[in-house]
Amino acid sequence: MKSWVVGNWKLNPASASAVQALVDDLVDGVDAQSNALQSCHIMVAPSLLHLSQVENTLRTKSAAIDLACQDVSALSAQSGAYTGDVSAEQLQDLGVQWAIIGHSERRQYYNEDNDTLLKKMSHSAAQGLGVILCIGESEADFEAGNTTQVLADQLTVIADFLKQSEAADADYIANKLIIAYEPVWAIGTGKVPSVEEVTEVHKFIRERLQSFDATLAKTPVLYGGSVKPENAQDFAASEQINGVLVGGAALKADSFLDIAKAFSK
Ligand SMILES: O=C[C@H](O)COP(=O)(O)O
Repeated sequence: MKSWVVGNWKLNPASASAVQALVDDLVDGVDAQSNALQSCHIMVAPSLLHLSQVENTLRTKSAAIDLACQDVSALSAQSGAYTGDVSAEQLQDLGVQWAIIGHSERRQYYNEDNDTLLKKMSHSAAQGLGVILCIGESEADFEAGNTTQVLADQLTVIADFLKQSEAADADYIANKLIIAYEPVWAIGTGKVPSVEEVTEVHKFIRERLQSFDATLAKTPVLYGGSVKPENAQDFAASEQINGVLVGGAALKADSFLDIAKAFSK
């Protein structure tokens, strides 16, 4: 299975010129190091405002980088009177291939719950967008030993999605779902769990997924939270870690591609 290295740019960079510099450096780096990156899917998730600019560069300069959005409307899969929202259909029409949903920052700041995420997932699937579902426990839950209970609750979105037979065909289930485990206390902090801890959590996630549908045993499970070039190799060594979701280190092409190379060996 090829690894997945996904860059979540979050609310960065601030200017179109900085976005262009970053995506140009990424395209040039991927092209120059294509042999060293053959075993890795590389994906970037710019700010909504910059998706079109990045899509244009990726389409005209490099087919080797997939494009994701950081959010998608829960209110409609297509169009409607929803000021400020962006639909899965609009994103798919633009050339976006994946949608990150359930990121802890959106759960925290926008109160995204399982009902909301089920709608986002259903709308994405209806338009053929792959879904990267983010799950992860808070520091308080980690300290209290509640990690697996929290993750089990967050994963029920997948079970509910599968029950909606019209949205979950076998091909979609097998090829368009990714889970990203991101312990909230490791995001942006420089703190990381041990590879052994992440490996055990990923085993639990995979067992839960398989209990929903046997096909999901192969669903890629990524790790996210302070991944850097210095620690990427350690995470890449675990067979349970199928890639990473990278924030800060994705904002410089060389550090992001160093992480991708670590997952391409
Ligand atoms: O989506 C990315 C994760 O939130 C990790 O962010 P980070 O690499 O800055 O800790």
